[in-house]
Amino acid sequence: MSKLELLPAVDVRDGQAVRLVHGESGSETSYGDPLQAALAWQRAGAEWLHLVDLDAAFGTGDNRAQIAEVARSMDIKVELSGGIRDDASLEAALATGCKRVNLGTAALETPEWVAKVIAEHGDKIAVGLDVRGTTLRGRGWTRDGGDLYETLARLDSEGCARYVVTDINKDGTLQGPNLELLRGVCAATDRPVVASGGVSSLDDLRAIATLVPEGVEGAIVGKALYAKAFTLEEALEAVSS
Ligand SMILES: O=C(O)c1ccccc1N[C@@H]1O[C@H](COP(=O)(O)O)[C@@H](O)[C@H]1O
Repeated sequence: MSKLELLPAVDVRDGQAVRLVHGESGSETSYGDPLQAALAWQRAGAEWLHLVDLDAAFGTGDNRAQIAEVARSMDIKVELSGGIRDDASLEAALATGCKRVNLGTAALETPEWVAKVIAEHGDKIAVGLDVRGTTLRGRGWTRDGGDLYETLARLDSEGCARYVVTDINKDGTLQGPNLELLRGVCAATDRPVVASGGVSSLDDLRAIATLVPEGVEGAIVGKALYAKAFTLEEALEAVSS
């Protein structure tokens, strides 16, 4: 059985590494310089960095130059999210040398474009399925964007390689992951799933790791690391077997 991949998160708002609660604008706790945060996760042994431009996701500007600098400074694999919604933003994201990008709003609002870029870029494209219940949310998680399972079926049929599944109700809350949601998505697709939202403890990571045989490939860890609930070294050790 392969091990669960861990993706420590660096979410950037107004030039700072932050964590939000339920993805709500204004709920930020700041954790300083994004590059230093990313380098710290790399030094601690991360194989992946989950890097998000929150301003681009919310439509309150962007941190594109800074995000590109962080991505280019990493020796590890980087996935980029936030505001990647057209050819220009996709080209800029891929030009950073990132391993893949996550599309959110675009998958809900411009499905033809998303089908086109999936066909062009294959597994460099993942789709972020950000859900409340089973309703997808876009535009900084402020607007409903359709049914999770209908959208998943469409994206599967278009060849989407991977999904990043976030339970918005859990995100940034340290209340534990939504294992039922992850099981449901894994049952509905044969594509790998990256879990996001709610991780609070090493036991949460071990619980997500039990879903590897069902299709969960990785877990994004944010607040728990910044709040020092455990270290990244401990987390990597917890999911190493
Ligand atoms: O990660 C967050 O906390 C977050 C909060 C609010 C909105 C988006 C968030 N992150 C990720 O950004 C992309 C969506 O961006 P877009 O819709 O494509 O512009 C998605 O991966 C979210 O998980």
